[in-house]
Amino acid sequence: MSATRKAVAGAERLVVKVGSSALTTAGNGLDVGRLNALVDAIAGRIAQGSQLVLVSSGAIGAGLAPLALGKRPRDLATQQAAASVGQLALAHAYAESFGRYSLTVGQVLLTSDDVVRRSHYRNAQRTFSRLLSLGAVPVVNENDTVATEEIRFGDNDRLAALVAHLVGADALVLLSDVDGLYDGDPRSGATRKITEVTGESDVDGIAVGMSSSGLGTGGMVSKLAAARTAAAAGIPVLLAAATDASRALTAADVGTAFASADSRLSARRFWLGYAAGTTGRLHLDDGAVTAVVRRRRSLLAAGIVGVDGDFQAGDVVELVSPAQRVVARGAVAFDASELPELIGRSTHELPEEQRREVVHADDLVPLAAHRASS
Ligand SMILES: Nc1ncnc2c1ncn2[C@@H]1O[C@H](COP(=O)(O)OP(=O)(O)O)[C@@H](O)[C@H]1O
Ligand SMILES: N[C@@H](CCC(=O)OP(=O)(O)O)C(=O)O
Repeated sequence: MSATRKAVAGAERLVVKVGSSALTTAGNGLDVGRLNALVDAIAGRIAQGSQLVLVSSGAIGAGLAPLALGKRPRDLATQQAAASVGQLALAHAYAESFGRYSLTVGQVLLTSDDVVRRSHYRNAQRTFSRLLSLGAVPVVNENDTVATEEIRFGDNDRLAALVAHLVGADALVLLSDVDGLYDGDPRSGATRKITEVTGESDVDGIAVGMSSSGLGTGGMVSKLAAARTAAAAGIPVLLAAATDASRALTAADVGTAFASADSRLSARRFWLGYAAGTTGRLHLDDGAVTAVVRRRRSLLAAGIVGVDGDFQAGDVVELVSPAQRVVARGAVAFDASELPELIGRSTHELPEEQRREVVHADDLVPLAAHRASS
């Protein structure tokens, strides 16, 4: 068995995330039978002595039937109305289900600010820590009813990875309607399951697509991104089918295991690279990409070919390659309005008060192959 699977099987503190597609069905909303089976597996692991945080999607799916909505709405206001009704049903179902094992649940609804802003982060951390020390099972979801289009996570995979870092988890288990990562979208015919991912070369070039059920949101794209985020935080990830929850949480011998990075990023670098919200983009030429990614140098004005966004000095921005890949993120040292005059110019050509790195190497985190989102 791989070291990653051993780490998942032996984790003392775990975050388990379950997706909408594994808990809800298109016509009938919340499937309490599936929810009970998941809770059976989680309660078994808790009985073995592990502490567990559950990140559960499904609020929107669970709210459809009570509101007589046929399928998942596209507009945010109706999604929020469905989530408002469905979250209550979901929380109630978990309270009842964990109650069968005399386990108490605590509902934690988070906005992106709570996990992304460093000042709010400590507060959420204290809540989780106290819930766990009191023996309760935190059940987490995004606070869908107040999240706006701009700030919402949308899918819960990224939220789960950030929560895993926040609670200091030893492993993250992502449970879905698919039994692992395939080398192509499983709907597109002959594809092979990848059982171990030890580095970028294992996932290079594979086709990852969106949700097939129409119930989930991020598809495999957001699961891969979440696995990369957890890896950077030093947390191994197991992706498995929710129907295999019991084996995923005991022997960890199912699904796809993602190894974590050998060296864990410091809290500040993790925040810069993976957690902080970004407010702009710097477009780099090839030479600058090599300098910042391979040689770990600071980004200078000379290597920037374009600027997007309205950011202030100190904000976190994405660094984008000519092939439109987000290759790094970092805290920028200039306001967006100052940069157009400076880009493409050598440092010695710049006015003295602006002769500095645009993103200093200490404030810059290279990323594994992320494609620009737009
Ligand atoms: N390469 C791939 N490997 C596995 N699943 C994939 C891949 N590409 C796309 N998918 C789709 O992603 C879906 C899971 O994502 P999603 O429906 O958002 O799940 P959840 O609701 O659990 O978050 C799978 O059912 C599958 O159709
Ligand atoms: N917060 C939303 C999650 C949306 C969603 O579909 O997430 P996921 O199934 O994890 O892709 C809900 O509870 O419906």
